[in-house]
Amino acid sequence: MTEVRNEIVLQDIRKRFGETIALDGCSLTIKPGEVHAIVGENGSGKSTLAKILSGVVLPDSGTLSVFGQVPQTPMQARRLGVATIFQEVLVAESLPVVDNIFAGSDSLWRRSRSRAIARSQSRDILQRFTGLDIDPDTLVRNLPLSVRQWIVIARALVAKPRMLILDESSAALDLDATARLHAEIRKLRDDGCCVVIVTHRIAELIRITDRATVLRDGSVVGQLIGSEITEASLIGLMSPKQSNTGSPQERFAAQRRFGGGPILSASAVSVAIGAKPLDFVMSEGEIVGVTGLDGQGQANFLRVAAGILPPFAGEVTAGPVGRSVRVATLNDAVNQGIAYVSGDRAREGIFPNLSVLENFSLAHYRRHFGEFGWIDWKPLKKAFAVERTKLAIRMGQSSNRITSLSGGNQQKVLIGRALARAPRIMVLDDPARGVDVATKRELYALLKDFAAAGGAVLYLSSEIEEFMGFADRVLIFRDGSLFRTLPGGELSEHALLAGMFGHADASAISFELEAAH
Ligand SMILES: Nc1ncnc2c1ncn2[C@@H]1O[C@H](COP(=O)(O)OP(=O)(O)OP(=O)(O)O)[C@@H](O)[C@H]1O
Repeated sequence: MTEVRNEIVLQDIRKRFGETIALDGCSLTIKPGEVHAIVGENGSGKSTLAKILSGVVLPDSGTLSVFGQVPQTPMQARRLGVATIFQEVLVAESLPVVDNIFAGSDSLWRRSRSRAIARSQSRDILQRFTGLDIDPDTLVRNLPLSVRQWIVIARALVAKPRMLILDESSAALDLDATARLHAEIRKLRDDGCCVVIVTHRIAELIRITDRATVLRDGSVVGQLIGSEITEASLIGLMSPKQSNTGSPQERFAAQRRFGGGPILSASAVSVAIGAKPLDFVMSEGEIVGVTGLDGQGQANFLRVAAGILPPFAGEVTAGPVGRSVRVATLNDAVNQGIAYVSGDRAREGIFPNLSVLENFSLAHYRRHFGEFGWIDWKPLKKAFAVERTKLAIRMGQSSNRITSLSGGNQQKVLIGRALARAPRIMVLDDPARGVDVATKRELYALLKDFAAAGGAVLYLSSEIEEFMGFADRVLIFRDGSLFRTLPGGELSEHALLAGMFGHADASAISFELEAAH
């Protein structure tokens, strides 16, 4: 009995949404003092499980015990000590930092704490997490995604939870920040907290997890402990059909050839005030990776390359030598066949009130106006069917709202939307955020094919493992400027890290990546 009061036990939990079975007889025990990962392909039921544990969604059947009680509402779950950091970065944009961090604290607690204390605590906690001195009265809408993510994490941690659930919570964080998050998680675990992590970042998960439960089609198909948790064993359980294909590095190790003419150029471009101007030429057939610690100018560089943001200085041109055209606006970019995909889907991607098909079709409407200005849905539906199969998008009716899809599947719709425009240049800002590992591999393969057919890819990621065997070279940004370019043959975790931290000579320094377990 005492054990049950310390643990979380789910037995034969079932949950349906209309025709979709999200959880299909799921049984699981979560113990105190452990970091427990829930892994599975997009749409396998992980977020639904997290929502049931948080009292946000009620199961259709089965039994649930959270420290010996059954939460029926988010408030009840919070009172039991459950804090959840959901996949979407949920902040009130028009409120200041301090209100966002202390939102949801119960009224008794709120009264016992003065605003001055709350402000000073907000400042301290964000300083610890981000290394930045952030005024607690700053409106959240003025802060970048990574800081918003820390605000959500801070909100969960100030509640001193007995169970902390992180659903893709590191997806917006860079490598350095993720290590800081892991340090916080280890502290909680050592204090006896139950920590549940849902993530598709496998390399990261292996470093922090004590136990991993694998879901497939809403049921538990296996559990791994300690050193059993490896990429191969996780993938083997998640999607057995993928298991013998090796790691992305092995699978894509084969050298590719490229050598077409220039397709996208930047000349004397500055992407931030005071940044060193950079020159850059990307050729047909090339895949160029872009990375850096958070906020070093790399995301702006992508936006400039995609015509979304004008550069502070210099210009971007697309097309072959002698016939290149300036890319100064989004319209120029579209006309030059540049497609942009953002991993920040809530801000830059999806329209939550529209259906899956409408979200997919947005970029294509112009081409499919019928004789009387009606939209001709037939070719759009056909194009969607092609991308849906290619990207294995898991969903119900295409007329359902996009928000009824799991996070990873929403992201796939955005990638499909860009691919269906048959672009010549793909500019992708962390496109695989929240996408499962099997689909990530498919995405790399698709982009390789796209490049082999003469396209060019500019690919930003903070998950440096993604570049190995995939990118032909990687641009590393620091302090708003291009710091270093690493050729494909020199790519290693060590060299990338060294560049990200501002060391030109990787051999001169050593890095301790977090030790596993
Ligand atoms: N509110 C909802 N309405 C309709 N269907 C839903 C709803 N919530 C979840 N689903 C469906 O239930 C299934 C499981 O979704 P869930 O979000 O739990 O998956 P997941 O494993 O977390 O996926 P991801 O890795 O992409 O985040 C999916 O097919 C999803 O479309």
